[in-house]
Parts: sequence; structure tokens; C-alpha cells
Amino acid sequence: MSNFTVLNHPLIQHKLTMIRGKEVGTKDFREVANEIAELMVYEITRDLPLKDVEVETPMGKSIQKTLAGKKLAVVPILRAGLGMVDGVLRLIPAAKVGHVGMYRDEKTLLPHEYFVKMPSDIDKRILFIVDPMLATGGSANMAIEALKKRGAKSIRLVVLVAAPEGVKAVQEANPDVDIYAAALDEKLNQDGYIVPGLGDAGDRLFGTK
Ligand SMILES: O=P(O)(O)OC[C@H]1O[C@H](OP(=O)(O)OP(=O)(O)O)[C@H](O)[C@@H]1O
Ligand SMILES: O=c1cc[nH]c(=O)[nH]1
Ligand SMILES: [Mg+2]
Repeated sequence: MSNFTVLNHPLIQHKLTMIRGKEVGTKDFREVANEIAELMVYEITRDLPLKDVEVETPMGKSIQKTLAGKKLAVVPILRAGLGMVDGVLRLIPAAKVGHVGMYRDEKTLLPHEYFVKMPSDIDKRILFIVDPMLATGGSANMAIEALKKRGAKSIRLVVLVAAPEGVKAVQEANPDVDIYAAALDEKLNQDGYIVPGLGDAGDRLFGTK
């Protein structure tokens, strides 16, 4: 069973509360969503391995630490995942970016894939899938499958708000994928929206309502 972790850092919690408010406009929603993504990535990269390197400072040679092991890539689930990419790249500017296009049918709630473009060395990277909302888990599971089909070996799922239904669905279908959220909310409503949630994250990020 994969791990599910709620990142309880006070700044993450504070900023998430800020964007839940329905009066928050597109500019602020976008800005703060990226700030939360940045803080989340800081938290979830604590376990990255380090190795020793020799550095010559103006004072002489010494052994210091540098990142070792697999390189990273961030993979937004379009559209709403795009609202977290800049925040991740602020911390890991050399990360590659893959894209998975996915929309959820409003009636059936089933996901439909419409675009996939990944770095060619996908099998050698730790992939951070980002999407603000994990609702039924259908989109996340389809995105994970799309990456595995193309060779991905190491995937982490990073969401702002998770519903219990979505966490369970991903843990069952993809037990090797660890999930990180800023909040675990109460439930899904009859239309498949997370309650209390954020509303429609894509519409709020891009002003399309
Ligand atoms: O867990 P699920 O039940 O699959 O729902 C979550 C998905 O729904 C939203 O995307 P949406 O389909 O609204 O597309 P958009 O990002 O283009 O708005 C959200 O960004 C997730 O990708
Ligand atoms: O609450 C939800 C559920 C799915 N997609 C959203 O944007 N919001
Ligand atoms: Mg949407």
C-alpha cells in the first residue's frame, strides 16, 4: 500500500485556507497555488540522496554535498496541474516538464486522455505528477498508467486537496505511488466535487467560468 501524507506545515495550511475562499480571484489563486506547490516540493524532497563532491572555494579545497541519484521531472495533469508547475520549478529549475492532458466527463466522471508528451528519459527520473484536485482518483490513475506505459519507474503524486475516495482509488490501483496532499477533505458531492474543496480548480486558475 502506498503512503498517503498530508503536509501539515503551517504555511501550507495557511495558504490553502487563503485560496479556498470563493471571493479569491484568478491572479491570487494562481499565485498562492504555486506558492503551496513550492512549499510541498520542499517538504517531499527531504529524502533525496546526496553524495560528496570536491569544491574549491577561494579558501581551498573541501568535500561538500550535492544531489545524487535520479533526476527529477514534474508532470502536470492539464489543465489545472499547470497551476502548480511554476512553484515546483522555482525550487528545481533544472527539472524537465512532461504533460498529460486529461479531462473528466461531467456526467460519468470518467477521465479522458487527450495529450501525453514526456521527456525521453522518463525511466531514469523521479516524476512528480501535480494536480490540485484528487477527487474520484480516475484522472490520477489514468495519468499514472500513461506514464508507466512509457517506462516510468518512480512516481509521486502531489495534490492540493484530496478526497478519501481518490486516495483509496490510487492506493488500490497504484500501490507503488506515494501521495502527498496539503489537505484531506471530507467527501465528494453528488457531482463529484470535493467538499469543502476549492471548487473547480481549472476554472479558478484560468478564469474560465
Ligand atoms: O479525481 P477525478 O475525479 O478524476 O477529478 C480530478 C480531476 O478533475 C479536474 O480536472 P478537469 O477534468 O476539471 O479538467 P481541467 O483541469 O481541464 O479543468 C482536476 O484538475 C483533476 O484532474
Ligand atoms: O472538486 C473538484 C473535483 C474535481 N475537479 C475540480 O476542479 N474540483
Ligand atoms: Mg476543471
